[in-house]
Amino acid sequence: MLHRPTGPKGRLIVALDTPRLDQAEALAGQVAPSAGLVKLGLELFCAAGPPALARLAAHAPVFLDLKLHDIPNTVAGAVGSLAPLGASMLTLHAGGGPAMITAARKAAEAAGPARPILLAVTVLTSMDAEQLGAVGVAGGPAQQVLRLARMAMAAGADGLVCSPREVSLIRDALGEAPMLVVPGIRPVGSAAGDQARIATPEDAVAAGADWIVVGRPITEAASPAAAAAAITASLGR
Ligand SMILES: O=c1ccn([C@@H]2O[C@H](COP(=O)(O)O)[C@@H](O)[C@H]2O)c(=O)[nH]1
Repeated sequence: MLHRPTGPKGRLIVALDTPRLDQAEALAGQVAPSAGLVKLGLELFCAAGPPALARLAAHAPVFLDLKLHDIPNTVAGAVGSLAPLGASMLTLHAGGGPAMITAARKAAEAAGPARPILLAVTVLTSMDAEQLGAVGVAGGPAQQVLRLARMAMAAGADGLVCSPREVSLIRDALGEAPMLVVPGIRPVGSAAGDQARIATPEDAVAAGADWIVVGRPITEAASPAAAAAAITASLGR
């Protein structure tokens, strides 16, 4: 089981969002010297399936970001199927509720000590107050993130996915216990694209992020290797 970032590759997770496994492997090879993990998400997993995990794991530990969200029995079954694949981290939506998260934790523990860390996704970083309001959540992202963060940790999550805007709020409320994995990262000058709640790598880590997740600012750069190296260097290790 992977814990806090300690190695020379720092706190960077590179999101390999492509449907092509050959491209993802090439990118993984380029960024691996500067990345603690690579992220295998829905796009690639839907296209290439479980074999993608072993292929990427040859380059770096893998964060399997499938954001599971279903009834407890179904999520527990999915975690049971995924846990032996060897991912270091696995996501599920906090919005699935405490029973779903507890069932996922039990299923992960049944896989033994090498189980993946379970991260609960609070409010997607693409959502602003207006988007949240449209799904019936009033009060804005910060309030909802904190509500879900407390619930998810009490239900058995090992950590949380949140935007950089909520990191210090969660640290103030829950301390150092939750591993915080933070997408919505944009180096100065990068396009936000569909991300709504963003900050720079430096600001996210200064606020208390354990890991930052960066996709397009690296994968669409002229040199992904150089872009990843620059981010890791900017964080001081
Ligand atoms: O709230 C969330 C949860 C997950 N993600 C994932 O992170 C990366 C971000 O990619 P960028 O290209 O840097 O925007 C992507 O794979 C998402 O699925 C997130 O952005 N927000």
